[in-house]
Amino acid sequence: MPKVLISDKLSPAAIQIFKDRGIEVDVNTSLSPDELKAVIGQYDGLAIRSNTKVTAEILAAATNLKVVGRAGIGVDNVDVPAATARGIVVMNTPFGNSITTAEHAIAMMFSLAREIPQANASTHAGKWEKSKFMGVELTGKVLGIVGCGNIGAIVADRAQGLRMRVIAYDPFLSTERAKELNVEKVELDELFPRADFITLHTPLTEATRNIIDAKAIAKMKKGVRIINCARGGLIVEEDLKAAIEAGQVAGAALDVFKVEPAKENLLFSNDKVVCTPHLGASTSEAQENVALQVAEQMADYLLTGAVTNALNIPSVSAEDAPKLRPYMTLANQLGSFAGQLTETGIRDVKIEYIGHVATLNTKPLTAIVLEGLLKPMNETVNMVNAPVVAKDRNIKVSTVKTDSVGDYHTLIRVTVTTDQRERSVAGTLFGGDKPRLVEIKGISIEAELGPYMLYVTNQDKPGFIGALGSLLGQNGVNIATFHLGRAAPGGDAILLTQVDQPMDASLLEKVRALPQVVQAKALAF
Ligand SMILES: NC(=O)c1ccc[n+]([C@@H]2O[C@H](COP(=O)([O-])OP(=O)(O)OC[C@H]3O[C@@H](n4cnc5c(N)ncnc54)[C@H](O)[C@@H]3O)[C@@H](O)[C@H]2O)c1
Ligand SMILES: O=C(O)[C@H](O)COP(=O)(O)O
Repeated sequence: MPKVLISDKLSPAAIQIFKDRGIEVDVNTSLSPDELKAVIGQYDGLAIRSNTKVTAEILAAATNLKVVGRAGIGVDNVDVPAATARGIVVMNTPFGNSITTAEHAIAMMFSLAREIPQANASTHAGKWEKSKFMGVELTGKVLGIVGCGNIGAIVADRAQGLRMRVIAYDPFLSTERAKELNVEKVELDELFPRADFITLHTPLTEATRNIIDAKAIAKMKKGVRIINCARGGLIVEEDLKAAIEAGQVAGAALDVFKVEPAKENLLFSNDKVVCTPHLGASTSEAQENVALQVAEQMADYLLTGAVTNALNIPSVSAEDAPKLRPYMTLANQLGSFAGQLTETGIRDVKIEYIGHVATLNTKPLTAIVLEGLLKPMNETVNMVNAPVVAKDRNIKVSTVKTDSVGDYHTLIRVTVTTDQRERSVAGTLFGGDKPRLVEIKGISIEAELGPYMLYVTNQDKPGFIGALGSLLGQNGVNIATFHLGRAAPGGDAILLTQVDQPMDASLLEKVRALPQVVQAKALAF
């Protein structure tokens, strides 16, 4: 039974889902990094929010971990490349808290415009400072959105409802999408001087880190108000403080900080700054959504292999998973067959998807071909890290999809080019779900792969089959299935036989010593 650790505060809905799906679940939201490192080895899954830092060091200790599930959006607290290298899937819930976060950004904008938090504190203190708090209207003002993805788009919609004019900077926003959202797509240098309010909604990446610094602020309209409900690292806090003190920025509303939890910050106690403790996603609706989603996604992956919203592996929907399952077995067998026969450096892998399989989502199949291919060289490879391992080894991977069918209505062919030769192997599904090898090095054959296989290439000459059968029999090895193929009578031939016991090295040597044998190899599947 898989075991999951929940290490951040999640709605209890998640615990129930794991239990209902037969997954053992522990909850511990107060682990220090060292404590997490000490226990993580026991778990197949780790469910988190933004508090748990899933570092390379933690992942190195996570010897059984298969999936990290982020109940939320930002995964900057997870070392995704390190997880990928270890074959661990990282998934998030990209939509579950977007409305809630967009609403928080709008609430922050109102707070800034009317100084509501400051007026609230003053009124509670019995001061009745009616003349101190003079706000600004939002109607007719220009809102500049930096990062117009899921949350930015919702903010744009709500702001238009408030009769604001919305401009957006997002290098990945298409002109069509901008039109659909009714926002004006602009460059950052145009957004800065035009916007009365600027709201940030990008992920924290190397391109967005410190996007709001002294230089950027200098280009802004005097009296601009800045809202950040994305990530603290987007703003250089020292520069913002200086700009507020100089009057260039009229106010800032911050839900996120460079260092969190932010118990101290240079912007605290400045009366032009409104702060919340990373509450963007904190509504009961959003927390229910993300907890349910992450638990379902993690359970699906751990129990069925279905992948949804993963950041480091192609998604396989629950609907597609059963259709792909027999092809996954076939793809893995083809990759593994080629990998076990490969003794020198691989330069190039070509995967052809022909007929029915070409109509499916083949990305996971490519990943699993590579897993099978690379496994003999690297025990820790799996379908998550296989593409990275291939890239690290300078292996060129290409895929070709062809709708038109030949002898088989569906076929996958894997061609591996090494420093010395090119070798291809192809397979199909019989009866829709039974993997069969149907071609090796261009020679037709029809073979089912079992746990122990003997693969022989030989010259097609009389006496070979009898000699091999006798040899295996004399050594107590029972033949389960026997498959032959040849290029032409008397030419190159291949034999693939399933045996009931593993072939030991000395018996393999005896097979190699038979007069017609060119190559003999024991394979395991
Ligand atoms: N405060 C919170 O509690 C809270 C809650 C949810 C999300 N977030 C943060 O909000 C961020 C945005 O969430 P989302 O769901 O809208 O993500 P998203 O991926 O849907 O949108 C992000 C947008 O940023 C754009 N972008 C990327 N690089 C950019 C750049 N250099 N300049 C401008 N735009 C760029 C992308 O093209 C994309 O459209 C998340 O990454 C997360 O860090 C915070
Ligand atoms: O990226 C997110 O989803 C938000 O930052 C929310 O984070 P939280 O789940 O830790 O509140």
